[in-house]
Amino acid sequence: MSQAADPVKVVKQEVGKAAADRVRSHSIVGLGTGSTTAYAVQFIGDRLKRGELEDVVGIPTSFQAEVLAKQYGIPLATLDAVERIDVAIDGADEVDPQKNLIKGGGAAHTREKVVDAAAESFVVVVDSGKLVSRLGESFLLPVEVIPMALAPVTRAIANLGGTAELRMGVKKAGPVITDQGNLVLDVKFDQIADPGELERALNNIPGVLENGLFVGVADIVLVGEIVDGQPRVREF
Ligand SMILES: O=C(CO)[C@H](O)[C@H](O)COP(=O)(O)O
Repeated sequence: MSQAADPVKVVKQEVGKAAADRVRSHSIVGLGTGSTTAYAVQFIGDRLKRGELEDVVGIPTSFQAEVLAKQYGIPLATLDAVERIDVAIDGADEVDPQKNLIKGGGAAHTREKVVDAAAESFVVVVDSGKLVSRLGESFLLPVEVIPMALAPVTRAIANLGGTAELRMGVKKAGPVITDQGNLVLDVKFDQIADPGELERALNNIPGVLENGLFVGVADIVLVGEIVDGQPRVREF
C-alpha cells in the first residue's frame, strides 16, 4: 500500500534544496542544525558528488551538523582555520516580519549564533508554520546556562518577567546537555516587546552563555509551503 508523502517533510526538503542551490564553488559554508538544515547539508553533499560544486568547506554549528557533513562528504574546517564564511544556512523556530528569529530548539543556538553572525550572508530555512507576527508567540525562548549558575540565572530571568523551565532529555534521564556541557532553560515571556533589548539583558546575566534571540542577523529567509497542493519556496 502506498503512503502519501508527509507534507511537512516535503516542504523541509524543498526549502533545504533551495538553500543548497545557492551555494557556490570555492566557498565556505556555515552548516546549521536541525531537521530542515539537514536536507540542505544532504543536497550540498549531493551536488559535490555530482561534480556540480567543488572546493566547498563546511563550518559546523553542532555535533549533529558535523556528523551529517561527514556522512554526506562535505569537508569541514574550524573557525580558526578560515578567514571568512561566505554563506550560512540554518533553521529557526520562529521568524518575525523583521527577520528576527528565535532559535535553539535543538539546543545549538550558541554555536549557531557564532557561525551565522559571522557569515557574509545568513540564509534561514523554515516552513511557513514558523512565521509569527511577534517572537515568543508560539515558542519558548532557549537560554544556555552554565550548570553551577542555574538557580541565580532562573531568579534573574524571573526578575525580567520570564518563567524558566529546565529542558529535559528525551530517551535520556535528566536534563539536556549542550555541546558545550551546559543546561538549557526554556523561558516563557508574556510578550517580547523589544527582542534586541531582551537579547542583551539575558546575555548580561552572569552564568548565561547565550540566548536564542537572533536580532538583525538573518539576511534572507526561505519559506517552504504548500500552495494548491504543491510545495513552493518563497523568499523574504
Ligand atoms: O535552532 C535550531 C537548533 O538549535 C534549529 O535550527 C531550529 O530548532 C529549527 O529546527 P528544525 O528545522 O528541525 O525545525
